[in-house]
Parts: sequence; structure tokens; C-alpha cells
Amino acid sequence: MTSKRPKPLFKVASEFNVATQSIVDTLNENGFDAANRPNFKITSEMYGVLSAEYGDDKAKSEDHERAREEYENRRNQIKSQRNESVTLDNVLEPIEDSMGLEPEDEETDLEPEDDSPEATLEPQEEEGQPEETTADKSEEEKETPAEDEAEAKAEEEKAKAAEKKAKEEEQKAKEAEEAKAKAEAEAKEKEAKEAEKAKQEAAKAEEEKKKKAEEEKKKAEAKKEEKEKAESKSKSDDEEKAEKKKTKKSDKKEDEEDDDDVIRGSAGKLKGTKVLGKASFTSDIADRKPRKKRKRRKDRKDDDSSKSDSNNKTRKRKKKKSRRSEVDETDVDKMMRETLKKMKSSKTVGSKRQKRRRERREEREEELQKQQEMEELESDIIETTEFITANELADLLDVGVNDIISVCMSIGLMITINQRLDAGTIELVAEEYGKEVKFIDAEEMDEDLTVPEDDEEDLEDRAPIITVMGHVDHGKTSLLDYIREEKVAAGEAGGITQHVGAYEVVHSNQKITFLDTPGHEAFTAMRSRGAQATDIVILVVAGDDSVMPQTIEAINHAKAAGVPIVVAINKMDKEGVNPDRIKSQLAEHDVIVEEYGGKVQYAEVSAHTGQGIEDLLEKVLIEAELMELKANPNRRADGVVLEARLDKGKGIVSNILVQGGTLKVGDPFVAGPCFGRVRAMENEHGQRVQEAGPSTPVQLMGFDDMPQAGDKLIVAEDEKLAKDIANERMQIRREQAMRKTKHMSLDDISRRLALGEVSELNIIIKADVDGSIEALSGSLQKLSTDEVAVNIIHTGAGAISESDVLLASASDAIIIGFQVRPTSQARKLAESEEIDIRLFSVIYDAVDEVRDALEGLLSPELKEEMMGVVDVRETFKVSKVGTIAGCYVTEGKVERNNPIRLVRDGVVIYDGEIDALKRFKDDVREVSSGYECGISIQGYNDIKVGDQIESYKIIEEKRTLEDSAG
Ligand SMILES: Nc1nc2c(ncn2[C@@H]2O[C@H](COP(=O)(O)OP(=O)(O)OP(=O)(O)O)[C@@H](O)[C@H]2O)c(=O)[nH]1
Repeated sequence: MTSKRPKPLFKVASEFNVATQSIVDTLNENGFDAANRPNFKITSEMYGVLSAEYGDDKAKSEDHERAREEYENRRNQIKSQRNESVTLDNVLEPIEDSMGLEPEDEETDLEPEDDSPEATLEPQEEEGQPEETTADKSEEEKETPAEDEAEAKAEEEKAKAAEKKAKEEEQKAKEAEEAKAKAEAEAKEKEAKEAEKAKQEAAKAEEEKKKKAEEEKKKAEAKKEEKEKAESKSKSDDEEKAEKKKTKKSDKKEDEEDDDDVIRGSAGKLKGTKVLGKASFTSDIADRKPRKKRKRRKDRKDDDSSKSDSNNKTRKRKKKKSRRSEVDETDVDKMMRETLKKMKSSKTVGSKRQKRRRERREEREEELQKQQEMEELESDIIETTEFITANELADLLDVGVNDIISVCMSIGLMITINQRLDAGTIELVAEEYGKEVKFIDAEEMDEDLTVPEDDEEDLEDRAPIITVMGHVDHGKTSLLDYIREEKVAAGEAGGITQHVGAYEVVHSNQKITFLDTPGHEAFTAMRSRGAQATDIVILVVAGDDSVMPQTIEAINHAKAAGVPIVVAINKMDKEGVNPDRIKSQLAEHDVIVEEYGGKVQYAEVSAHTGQGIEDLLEKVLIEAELMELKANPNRRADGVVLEARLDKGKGIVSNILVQGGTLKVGDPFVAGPCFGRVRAMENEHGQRVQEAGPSTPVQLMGFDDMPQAGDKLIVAEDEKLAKDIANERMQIRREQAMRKTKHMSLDDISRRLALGEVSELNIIIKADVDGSIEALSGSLQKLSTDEVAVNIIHTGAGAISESDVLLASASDAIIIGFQVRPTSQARKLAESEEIDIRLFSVIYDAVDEVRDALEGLLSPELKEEMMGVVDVRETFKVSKVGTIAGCYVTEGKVERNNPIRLVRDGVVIYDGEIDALKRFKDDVREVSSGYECGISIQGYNDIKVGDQIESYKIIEEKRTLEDSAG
């Protein structure tokens, strides 16, 4: 079959079943100028040369291809039989009733497909599965009575006939052919009757079909093989007759359609109908199948080239991935049904009811399939908290806990059923099952207790919440006191001032809420618990002093929280104040006031005289206005615990700042792991209130347990729910506290990476002198790469203080101390907050340690290492096992558990895993060079003599920062 049009190289290579390079070499040797490009055009002359060279190979390849296609046809036919058993029954039953004459139409439609593969099935394949053939006989006998008694008889007799004599079979074929012709003619006359019977039988058959679907498939396959056996025998006995038969059959087929007056057949003849189909296949295959061939080509990759192995493989795959194969099968079945439907509608009228029923079934299946697809999509992501047990993870992944344990073992982790897994492990295991993990906070898991989303139109303006920060003695308390006295106490004469942790002032008819605990301790304590309780920070700097360490800390705290700053230069009543110097010092720390071209507002004030305080409040309000602070007062309330204490008379009393919604007496609530019901509320003047709206501080009674400052309070729908959620949280907190390091530590970074939490390392540097700080921060900053950033969020000379720890806690930073030590309070706080403090005396040590940690941040690089090379010297085909390659290890060693590549003519043609590695008859773990071994490859059988098998290993290499930077 010399082609006239040029063909691309890759096609010709696959036609001749040789490597493209071999083709190119052959062409070049024969005087052509060929290039090894997939689309290089092979002209007809070239093709001629190649045919001469590789003709034999091609013939083999074609045989092989044909055999494969036959197998596919057969398989599809079996599927269609299984799915269309209703139709078949409808057809076959009437045959029994009326001596096999009615259902001719349908038989004619089905048989070519049904039987065609049998006719050409090669002996090779039969040899592949001899055991099944015998086993199937009995199975078939069981099946037939349920399906169709007539067919059972026919099958029995046919089997006997096949065993007795092949020629007899041939004779039957002829007779059956005639019978079929008659049947077709008869079928046209009796269609209505047939349809009625078919309908009755269909119901029965459908039920049976479901039960036996799986069995049928096997049986049908075996049946075919049996037929093939018989057929091949008959062929070998009398090939000429077979040829004649084919010609006859095709002639007859044409006649059948025109000729209604056909001779009636007998039951005996009917049995031969099956054989008739075989005959039709060979004559028709070339003309009738090309379109189907192409259609199925896409499945080719999945199928083994060896037919007998395909059977094994398909079954194997079904067991393993039943879900996926179900979907594939549905597709195939659907296509088959459509084809059959078309065939029928073009040739016969068919039963309308059958059609409708089929349509309905198809619709149902389609719906089911869509549903399955949706489920699959949704189930690709699992949501969980960290530290779930192996058992819980197994439930989430819908697999057995033993599978989880063995996956962990494969990555070198020995775990137990109830062991809690960290984020990295959960992610790894989930990945094995093709799932993504979304880690969520334990408190987020309480779906019943989320703060409701507010609609834009429900939002109303709320008062800004202000914190005053600054260096010691710069006048924070004085300023707060002044404002409080002027704006609160004075305004509410007679009220008993109550400490509620915050108070409201009114300026220009607008409310402002001040948190009355000055300093960043309170500020960061809130923030470290996730409660962003401040909208604006007032940074107090004494005008007669300068920017001091705590001023800088305050700036860093505010920046880390993303809270805008309003600067108040205090003590302006004093002499010798120099606000300009302070402004320029602040500018050095990125706090650039408007006057200097920045955005930060500032006011010159005196807490003693009250000078500039109005101006300061005005500017705070402007800032607040810019922020458009809004809240919805008409929903379940949420807020934050400012502080809590035990009062002798009142029990647990907690100061709460309501942030959204309106808190009412009687509301059940949850705050962190505590819960309760609002028994009573008091405002800052000690007055009982029934409700508190957004930005309102209140003193609340009704807690079951002591909450912590910074715990978020949310009103629940009922007390029971609040109690359940609080208990659950308490448990999770306890469990997590046992294992989880709360904050960033150098050793913990890789785990956090798995959680998707970090791509940068925040560092606070404390050193003995400024020179050391500069040297250290310069060296550490240089470690930043595109993948990992080093952020020096705060530096300072002197001991590591509590506020350093709080800043580290709020910013998830580590603290590096150079020639300094933490104060005892800072050490305690660091212990309770789990802040990583690293102390060094040599700068290089510090740099090395941080570099190591950062390298932990980088994902390990996967490298491939060649382990051994094996030559394939012989191949053996073993039934049920597939192809076993008789090999010789030429280099290194081959290990059973390492992946392999099959290389043919220098081209990798398969990448997979070893199924079995044997020395003589024993399974072995590895074979070294110079030894022979037997290798079978998982899911691949097309191993040829002369192939090479490469054994390799994937190794994870810890990446260095240089790799990442380069
Ligand atoms: N002349 C003058 N003195 C002030 C002013 N504000 C505060 N002071 C004085 O500065 C000193 C410290 O004031 P505080 O308000 O205690 O300062 P602080 O920032 O709260 O101090 P800590 O609470 O220790 O952080 C007190 O003696 C105040 O009287 C002011 O505007 N003018």
C-alpha cells in the first residue's frame, strides 16, 4: 500500500513500528536527505524504500493492529450486548417462539458487530486464555436459561458441534445463514407481534441484566472465544469453504432486504445464526468498520497491544479504579447504543416503546454521570483543620485508615490510627489521593457561628476606636485623662465612672471611642488574638524630648497591624519644645507628616493646658471619615473582650467592645472557648443598659468561664449551640496547644509553608550596640531571594523586652538577640506565647542559622538518579501475567521498587513500574549487574527483544539559597 501523498514521518514510523531515527537513517543511507522531525514529509519514493526495508515489520504491525481492533470490536460488542440485553431478549425470545424467524432485522443489525471479531480472532489470542474458555462453557450454560432458553439450547448444541467437528460448524453456518435470511423476511411481517413480546421480556431481562451485568460480560467474552476456537478450527480445516461462505453471505444479505418470500427455517438451523455473523464479519470488515476504527483509536493508548493481556489488564484496572472505568464504560455504552439506534432506525421500524424506554434510561444515565462529575469536582478539595487524626483523615479522603498508614510508611513516617498529623503530612497524604487540602481555623469550622455578611445598605456610620501609644512619660495617660475629664466626666456630671476598658467621647457631635489602656501591650495583646480592635493609633511624642525606642516600637506595631497613625506632639506648653526635630525624626521611620509631604496628620497638644486637643480630635475624625467606618447595628452582635476579672459580687465581669450588631441582655454568646448569656450590662458610667450597638464599650456579666483579652465574642442563636461550640473549641485548643507551636520558629517554617502561611521570615533584632544591629540586619537582609523574603520588622539596642515578644507574637516573627538576653518577664512571655528567641555571640552563626531556616522554606528539588540498565534478551508471554522479559543487568542494579523506563532505539517508549522482578522462580528485591533476571512491567506488555530497561530513582535534594537565587 504505497502512498502517493507524502506522509509525516511520525505516522510512517508508527506504521512500520520503528523509531523515527531508524527511518531517517535508512532514508539517508538510501540517498534521501531526511531529517528527524515528526512532520518531515515521507514521499512515495521514500515510502517504497522503507517498505522494502521494513515491510515485514509493517505486516506484523498490521496483523497486530488488526488483532487489537478485533479485540476492541468484540469488547464493545459485549458491552453493547450487556446494555442492550433488553433488545437482544426481545429479539431472541420471539425467535424461540416462532422458530427463529421474526427477529431477523435486529439480528442483522447486531450480528456483524457481535460476531465480526470472532471471525478474525487469531489463534494466538485463544492460546492466551485457554482456561477461561473451558470455564466459560459452564457459566454460559447458567446464563442462558435466565436470558433466553432458545439461545441456551443453541449455544449448547453449538458448543458440542464445535467440539465434534469443525466442518459441521461450517455447515451450520450456512444453514443459519439461510435461516437468518428467512427470519429477516418474516420479521418484517411480524414486527408488531415481536414488539409486544419484546416488551414483556424486556422488564424481566432488565432486572436480570443488572444482576448479571458483570457475569455476562465475562461469559460473553468466553462465548466469543469459544466461537473463535470453533471458527479457527473450521478455518484451518476448510479455508476455501469459509471464503465462499463470506461471499455468499454478503450476497445474501443484499437479497434478504429485497426478498420477502424467503424459505422458513427450523430451530436447528437457528442455532447456526451465530456462526453466520462470523462469516459476515470477514467480508464486511474492510468496508464497514473504518469509521469505528478511528473512533476507538483514542482508547488505544490505554489498551495493551497484546490482546490476551488486555483482558487481564482491563479487569485489573476495573478493580482498582472502578469509579473511573465506570464513567468510561458509560461513554462507550452510550456511543454503542446510539450507533445501534441509528442502525435500527434506518433498517427497521423497531418498537417505539423500546425506544422510549431506552431514551429514558439514557437520560437517567446521563443525569447520573453529570452528578458523578460534579461530585468528583467538588470532592477534589478537602477542608480541614491541622492536627486531625489519621482516622479522621481517612474518613475525609474516603479511604481505609490502613491506606493512610501505608502511605505514611512509604514516606518514612510510622503512624498510628489515632495519631494527629501536622499540616505537611496531611497535605502529602491527600496529594496521594489527588486531593487538595484547604486548612481552616478551628473557629472557622463553626459554620453555625459566623458573623453574618452585611449588606451595603444595612451599614451605618460607627465611632472610630482609638488607642494612644508612645514612649514612657511622654504623656499618654495625661492626654487620655484630659480628654476623658473634659469630654466624658464633665459631660456626665454625677455619673460614677466605671472602668470599662474604653470610653466614648463626643466631639463635633461625633462619637469617638478611646481604649483607655494606653500603650502597645494592650494593642498587641488584642492583635495577637486576631482581634483588630483599633481603627486609629494616636502616637504621643513629648515635644521636649525626641523619638525614643518605644516610639519606634509603637510605630512598628501600628504598621504591622496596618492601622493609620495620627501624631500628637505633647507638652507644647513647655519651653524649649522642638516639634520640627521630632517631625524629621519621625520621617526617618517612615512616619511622614503632611507638612513634609506625607499622609500622616499631626497635632501639637498639651495634656496640661488642653491646647490643640480639639485639633487632635478633629484630625482623628477626619482620618476616621477617610476610613469610612461602618457597621450594621441590626444583626447578631460580635465584639472583642478587652479584659476580664472576677468580681466578688458579680462573678466574672468582662469588658466588651461591641464591634458589629447590637448586643442585648439575654443574648447567648460564645467568646473563644467560653460561653454564656448576657445577664446584665453596664456602661462606663455604671448605668445598666439593655443593649449596646457598634463601637460601644460595656461591662458584661454572664460568662461561664474567664475569657482572655482579645477573644472574639459572637452572639449565638441559642444557648445550647453556644455551649456546644465553646466545648468543641476548648477541646481543639487543648489538643492544638499540646503540639502546635503557636508562632513562627526557625524549626517550624517548613510545616508552615505547607499550610501556605509563609513566604517570608519576620525577624526582630536586638543587639548590644547599634553597630552590631547594622551588621546583623545587613547580612540577614541579603539572604532574601525571590522565593523567601527576610523582613527585619524591628531592631533595637538593649535587652529583649516584653514588648519585643509581643511584637513578635503579633507579627509572627522570631527574635534574634546578639550579645543580649531577654528580661525574665520577656522570657516568660516568650514561653507562654511560644516565641522563638535565638541568642548569638557570633554574627556568622546567626546568619548561618537563619540561612538554614530559609532553606527549609524552599521546596526540595527533585532529582533523578540512574540506578541500573538492563538489556532485554528474550520475551515470554505468560497467560494471565503478560509479557515477561528475560533480561541481563548490564549496569548498576535494578530494584523492584524503583520506577523504570523502557527504551527502544534510544527512545523512551514507556515510563512505569516493575510488576515483578524474578531470579529464576523467586521474587527478589534487587538484581545487580552481571546477573540475569525476569522483569514484567506493570500495565505494559509490548516489551521486545533488544529493548533496554532503565531503573531510576527520584531523590529530593534540599535546595540551597544559591540555587534559588540563581
Ligand atoms: N508640662 C507638661 N507636662 C506633661 C504633659 N503631659 C504629661 N506631662 C507630664 O509628664 C509626666 C508623664 O506623664 P504620663 O501621662 O504619666 O505619661 P505616660 O506616657 O502615660 O507615662 P507611662 O504611663 O509611664 O508610660 C507627668 O509628670 C505629667 O505631668 C503636658 O502636656 N505638659
